[in-house]
Parts: sequence; C-alpha cells; structure tokens
Amino acid sequence: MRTVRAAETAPTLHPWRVHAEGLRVRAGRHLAIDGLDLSLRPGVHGVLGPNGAGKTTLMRALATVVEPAAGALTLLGAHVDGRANLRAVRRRLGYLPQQFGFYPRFTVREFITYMAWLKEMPKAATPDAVQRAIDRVGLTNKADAKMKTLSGGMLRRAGIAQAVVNDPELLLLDEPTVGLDPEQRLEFRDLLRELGADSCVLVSTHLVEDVVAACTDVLLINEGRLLFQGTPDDLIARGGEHDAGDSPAERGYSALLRQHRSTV
Ligand SMILES: Nc1ncnc2c1ncn2[C@@H]1O[C@H](COP(=O)(O)OP(=O)(O)OP(=O)(O)O)[C@@H](O)[C@H]1O
Repeated sequence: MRTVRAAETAPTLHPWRVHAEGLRVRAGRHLAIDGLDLSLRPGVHGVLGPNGAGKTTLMRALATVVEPAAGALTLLGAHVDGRANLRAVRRRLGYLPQQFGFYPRFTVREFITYMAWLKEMPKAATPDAVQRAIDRVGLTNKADAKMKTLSGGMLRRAGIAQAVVNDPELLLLDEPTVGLDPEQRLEFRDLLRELGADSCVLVSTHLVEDVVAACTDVLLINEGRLLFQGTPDDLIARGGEHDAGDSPAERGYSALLRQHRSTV
C-alpha cells in the first residue's frame, strides 16, 4: 500500500502560496534541487544564490514546467504530482523564464495577447488586460512595434508584461532585471512592490541590492537547498566588516555562503 504523505491530506485552505517539503528536481540528469523545504506567503521573495545553485530549476518546478522527482509540492493549494490536473493552477501563474521564445514578427501587443490566450484568459477582458500590462512595464509607446525591433531591455520588459497580464497569484521572474537600464530597474522595483501586495512573487537575481530594495523576504539557495530565509535586514545583520562585498547586504550574502562552506 502506498504511504500517504502528510501534505496530501492537509487542508488546502492554508496560508501558503508555495509549500515544498523535501523537494527534489532534476535538471537533465543532475539533481539540481536536492531536498528543499520552502513555505511562501504573498510578498516579494528575492532568490539569491551562486551560479549553478538551482535557482532556475526551482523556478521551472514552481512554474510546473518540470515535474518534481521527489518530495511534496503544493502551489496555490494544489498538490503538484504526476496525477494532478494543473490547468487551473497554470491560469493563476505568471512566469518569465531566463530565455523566452516569441514570434519576431508579432507586435508587443500581439505577443502579449497571444500569451493571454495561452493562459485561457476571458476573451472580453483581454484587450484591457494587455494594455495595462504594457503600460505597467513602460512599453506604451512600443505597443505596436514588432518584437524583433526591440532592444534587449525592452524585450525583457515585454517578457515581464506577458508574465503579469493575467494578474497572477504566483509570479515567477527569472533574472528579470538583466538588460534593464538604471531608470527602468528603479521603476521595476516599484512594480515589484505593487505586485507583491497581493501576489506571491519570486524574483531570482544576482543583484543583491535589488533584493534589499524591493523584497520583503530573501531566500538564499545553494547546492539545491535553502540555506537562509529572512528579511533584507536579517541578511544584512549576517555580514561582518571583513566579509566580501560592496554593501552590507552583499557582505551578509558572502558571510552566509562562507559559513556554510566551512561547515561542509
Ligand atoms: N540540462 C542539464 N543537464 C545537466 N545539468 C544541468 C542541466 N541544467 C542545469 N544543470 C545543472 O544544474 C545545476 C543548477 O542549475 P540552475 O540553472 O538551476 O542554476 P542557477 O542557480 O539558476 O544558476 P545561474 O545563476 O548560473 O543561472 C547546475 O549545476 C547546472 O550545471
């Protein structure tokens, strides 16, 4: 007889938007997430970690692109496993992958409308939702430009717009600030704060300062596990004057990794 895990019998009306226990996720043959426990409420969660830590793999699992190899994962109250029908959860998700595909001849508006259709948004509400998403990322005057004519930063912003078009309850942004100019990065921080008021937003980045400025919660992932979860102030408090980094938060980040490496 199959053992029923506690997570499978738990009531679905819990406060967590994301709940993972002993999560394992493969990237190719490699176990990139290896025994991760995580509980997230609404807010903006900054995901930090060195190259290869497993951030992208975690995002892919939370976006239901890749199925967990083991452990329990609950997204927006739904258990994610091989038997689950994830269609309803996917309608409530937004995901910006590190690299996203698009038809270069589509205009920005056509691209985001197409993504809204893929997310099964009601047809009547789509044009207004698309316009709002375009305005939110500052692409109003590029709405009818073809995707192939956009700069790298503008493309990233179009990617963010498609992720937020359905007002997702769970929003996953994998390195969204790559290519954004300083002014756009500041505006993006405001957008994150606004989105995090109601939604559970995960933002993976290497820019520790973006996390401190815009996140309510910091996650540090290393070797497929959660090494630290706390507020930006908790992260800053971990750093000492001799730790590497240009800011108190970067020194906190370095200190946590150094302490972890010295204990393994
Ligand atoms: N297709 C694959 N086949 C084998 N190993 C992979 C594959 N994709 C990723 N990996 C490995 O899985 C681990 C986690 O990769 P992942 O891309 O999730 O890390 P990351 O934290 O997002 O890194 P970065 O900061 O460089 O984007 C790395 O060691 C990587 O080499």
